[in-house]
Amino acid sequence: MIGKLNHVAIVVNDLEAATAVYRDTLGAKVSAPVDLPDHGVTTVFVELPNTKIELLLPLGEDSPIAKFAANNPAGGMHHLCYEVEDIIAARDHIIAAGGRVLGDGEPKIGAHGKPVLFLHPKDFCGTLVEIEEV
Ligand SMILES: CC[C@H](C(=O)O)C(=O)SCCNC(=O)CCNC(=O)[C@H](O)C(C)(C)COP(=O)(O)OP(=O)(O)OC[C@H]1O[C@@H](n2cnc3c(N)ncnc32)[C@H](O)[C@@H]1OP(=O)(O)O
Ligand SMILES: [Co+2]
Repeated sequence: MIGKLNHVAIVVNDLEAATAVYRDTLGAKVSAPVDLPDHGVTTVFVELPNTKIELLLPLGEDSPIAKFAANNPAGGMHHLCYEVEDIIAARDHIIAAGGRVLGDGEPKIGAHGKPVLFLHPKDFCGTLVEIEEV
């Protein structure tokens, strides 16, 4: 059911500094920052030949990553995003298999303009998983 690894997300507390690390120290192509107020984040994408790195900064009072950022002053790996062909079928399969979907279970539009859902880290090897319909 899950396909390609779409991105690996890293939460940071200084987006400019993190962007400079990937652009200047690691020589990667980086995007401009994009605010996603509906998701409580500002994102920068690092384009790699086989996947992307999503740098995330908390945005707004109710950011879902605020606590994670506060607990990880130097930054930290936050989630993995896998691609799926049919997010509703994937969601229903995951729920039937006992996995918990976060929020109200309805897909939201993510950073790439595609529907996404998040799965509870405790059900997926301690890893926050995002699925994105491509
Ligand atoms: C969609 C736009 C963009 C895209 O790619 O398109 C994005 O990816 S936006 C990304 C930001 N949005 C989200 O992450 C939405 C889903 N996340 C959440 O709802 C929260 O982050 C949540 C519920 C996973 C954790 O929230 P919070 O840290 O405030 O809650 P708790 O402290 O109660 O955590 C509960 C429990 O989970 C552990 N935890 C928290 N975050 C992670 C994580 N990233 N990976 C693994 N485990 C995590 C936390 O330590 C707690 O465990 P416990 O043993 O109870 O201490
Ligand atoms: Co993501």
